[in-house]
Amino acid sequence: MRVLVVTAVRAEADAVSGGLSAVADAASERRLPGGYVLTAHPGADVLVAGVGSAAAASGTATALACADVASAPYGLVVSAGIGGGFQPLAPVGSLVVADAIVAADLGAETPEGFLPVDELGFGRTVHHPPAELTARIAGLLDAVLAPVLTVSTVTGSAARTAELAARHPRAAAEAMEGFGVAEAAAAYGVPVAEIRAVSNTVGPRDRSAWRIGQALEALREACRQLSPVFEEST
Ligand SMILES: O=C(O)c1cccc(C(=O)CC[C@H]2O[C@@H](n3cnc4c(=O)[nH]cnc43)[C@H](O)[C@@H]2O)c1
Repeated sequence: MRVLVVTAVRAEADAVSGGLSAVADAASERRLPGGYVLTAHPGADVLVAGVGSAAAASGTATALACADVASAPYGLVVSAGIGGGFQPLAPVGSLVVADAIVAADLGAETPEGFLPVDELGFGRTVHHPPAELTARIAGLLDAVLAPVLTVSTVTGSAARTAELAARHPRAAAEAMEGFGVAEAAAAYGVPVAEIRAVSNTVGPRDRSAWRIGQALEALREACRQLSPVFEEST
């Protein structure tokens, strides 16, 4: 079955497509309902869904619904893009494969601290990708295998960094879409994975230190290495 790779923006989708096309260049682009752009490669389709968890969930669900209607369901959904790396676990330019996809700010603030929605008695805040697959992908890419946090606001202070690290001591990266992609995949009963190429460190905001080009190149190279794995599951 095919793989659906969900990105936030066109630059990420182009990096993913560039990696997949390095071994097979027969790509074709079409628009889904809602205007989402989907590019087909052998073994994998690449979607641009927008920035943030809500956009990611909406775009992913649209692609999964279209695939179901066409009786061509996906076997795996991958949230892929750039992200912030927690130091020293994930330096700029490195890759992180999620062993847990965590909604880090979905909950309630209380005088005693943050309470995730599952502790409030509803919803969930963690999705677990298939362990064997993620270990294999991380090994292949020489990536850090660790939780990736989904946040609504890019972390930009030492205090927020410390708070997130205290709540999620194993987290290696944060981004803004993984949990939304995972929620949509779960609704359709499809396994999910998340891969982040680190463009910046999580910490006090320093826009001049972002290395988006370097991260996109790492993402492209990761997808080149993964394309046989994606094609395997076709
Ligand atoms: O602060 C800025 O000036 C700025 C400049 C360019 C892009 C941004 C973003 O917020 C991009 C968000 C986009 O990229 C992912 N991303 C990358 N690094 C992080 C991060 O440290 N924390 C959260 N998300 C990050 C995210 O998944 C979005 O798709 C800001």
